[in-house]
Amino acid sequence: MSESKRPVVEVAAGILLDAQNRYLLGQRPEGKPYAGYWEVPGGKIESGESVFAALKRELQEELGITIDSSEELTVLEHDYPHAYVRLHVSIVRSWHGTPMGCEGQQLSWQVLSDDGPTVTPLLPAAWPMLDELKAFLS
Ligand SMILES: Nc1nc2c([nH]c(=O)n2[C@H]2C[C@H](O)[C@@H](COP(=O)(O)OP(=O)(O)OP(=O)(O)O)O2)c(=O)[nH]1
Repeated sequence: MSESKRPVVEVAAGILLDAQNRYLLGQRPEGKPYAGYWEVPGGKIESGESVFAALKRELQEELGITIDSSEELTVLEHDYPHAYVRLHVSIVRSWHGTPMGCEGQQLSWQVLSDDGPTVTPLLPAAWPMLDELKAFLS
């Protein structure tokens, strides 16, 4: 299949921000592409699902929290060997429950810094999200 005809995998990712503007990263569990890499929580949008509905479902499944609202931050595309992904990135500032690694994944709250997160490696497409977040908060 030529590059231009690769199917696009639509993904909803949510940057949880706490009262100190720290953001949450999760580590991808075994069995997924890029297992062990850190990412912004989220996952694939199902057919017919809105970005918000997908984000709400994924954050419930992965973190055990319920979100009521989100703000769109940006849309980014990334061409991986395993898939061409389009990431719909939202900011989430309020939720019910305490985020937990419901799929056995580690979580880490991070202070936004020019040096990047203290946990590594980060998924390649998560870097531009953090740049957008910096610009959004500055
Ligand atoms: N959640 C998330 N996904 C990201 C980020 N950056 C990035 O390139 N991706 C890519 C990796 C994957 O190809 C895709 C997300 O798919 P996923 O495998 O996590 O989705 P899912 O939980 O629905 O997976 P599954 O049910 O098929 O196992 O987006 C990120 O920061 N967060």
